[in-house]
Amino acid sequence: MMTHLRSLRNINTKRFSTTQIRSFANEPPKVEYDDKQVKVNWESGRTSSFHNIWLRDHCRSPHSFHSITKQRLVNTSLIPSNIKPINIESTPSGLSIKWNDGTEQPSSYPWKWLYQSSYNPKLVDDTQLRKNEKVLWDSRIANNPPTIPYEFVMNDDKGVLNWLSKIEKYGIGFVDGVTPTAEATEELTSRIAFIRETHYGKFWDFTADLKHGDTAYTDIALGAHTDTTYFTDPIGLQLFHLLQPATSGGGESLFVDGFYCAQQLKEKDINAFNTLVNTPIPAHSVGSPEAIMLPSQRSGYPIINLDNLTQDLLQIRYNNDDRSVMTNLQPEMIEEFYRSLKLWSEIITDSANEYWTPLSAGRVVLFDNWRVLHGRASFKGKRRLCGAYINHDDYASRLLTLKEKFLDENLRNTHGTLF
Ligand SMILES: C[N+](C)(C)CCCC[C@H](N)C(=O)O
Ligand SMILES: O=C(O)CCC(=O)C(=O)O
Repeated sequence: MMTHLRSLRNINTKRFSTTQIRSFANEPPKVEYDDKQVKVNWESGRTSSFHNIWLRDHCRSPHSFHSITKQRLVNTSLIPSNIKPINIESTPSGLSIKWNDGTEQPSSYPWKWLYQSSYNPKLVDDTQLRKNEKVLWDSRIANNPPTIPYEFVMNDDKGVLNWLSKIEKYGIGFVDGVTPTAEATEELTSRIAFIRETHYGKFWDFTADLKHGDTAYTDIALGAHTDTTYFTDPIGLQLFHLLQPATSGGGESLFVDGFYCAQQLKEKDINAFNTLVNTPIPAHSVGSPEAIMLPSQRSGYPIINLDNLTQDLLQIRYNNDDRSVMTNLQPEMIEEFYRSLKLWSEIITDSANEYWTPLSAGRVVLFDNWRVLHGRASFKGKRRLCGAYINHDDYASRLLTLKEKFLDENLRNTHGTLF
């Protein structure tokens, strides 16, 4: 079994146990209210306080919330600032409030929803909506790379769930036994989500012919990088199928776990880590006359990007070749930036962190371009690679919907009512 190095942290969120829901039906919580807020005294002895205006704004009744589209119908800006209950009732199914704002019907709040929505205090960690436990890896992943059979993915949505769960956990997943054609590869890609078309086209099938003004379309070596650092929203998943290995040798593929490398940098040199978290990097793709790709924030985005709320690793954006002229570094930061960049480069090019593998016809790789860096060795002769990009949100949505479909409520790690 592959050596599991370490999880970022055990981020299996505290799941809401359904047993607590049933007990509400038997003995609804006691509630109190005043001109400003409602207080719910849960059976566990904990209490939650909700501002009246927050409750009116989040009313779940049909007059204020569309039960199918999950969209708000109430016009928040018209809720009077002195909104307060005229009457409040703690019923077996939930909390019912009649407001002083002239709304005919009361507002209703199912107990499970109210508990999961508690913000004062927070009772459920809903920040991990799209995340499950992540397992960091290094070169030892070669002992047992996450792999799944082609037929399972093609013929069963559980196979797609299994594949995307590997992407969520490891950031990378292989499919073996794939029919070695571009058509079959494109069909496999569509099992995940629709393809993200870019200035390189939709489903790409390329050789070293400089068809596009990018060194990917040459035979030179490419160091570990993530793609599309020049996009405001870098592509999410990247799929490769090497239909024709280089006829005169070389062209092996490289993968590196950028999250593990970022963690190593943080442990090794917190100042360098913080520099790469706080320094925006400009990038461009301007090698073809038909495209001038620049990020909307021209100063660019940092190499290491963290979740604003949890400070968890969210996205690695690193491509040394595509980095533009840096005119926005404070002069006193220049040397610190290059020092930090060098440390980062030493870690991602440490052979202990590199997973080199010779892709081949029939073996498809899918990886999270927001986490896993990729590269390739130089090669000689003819080499043909096909593949595609998928938006990160479309991948995450496909995974969430498959979890909803197949996983027990307590295993989904989603908080489906928090829309
Ligand atoms: C994958 N495909 C060959 C279509 C495009 C490769 C783009 C490479 C570019 N330097 C970047 O890092 O985004
Ligand atoms: O040719 C390859 O194996 C990968 C090329 C590459 O790095 C890219 O397309 O971003």
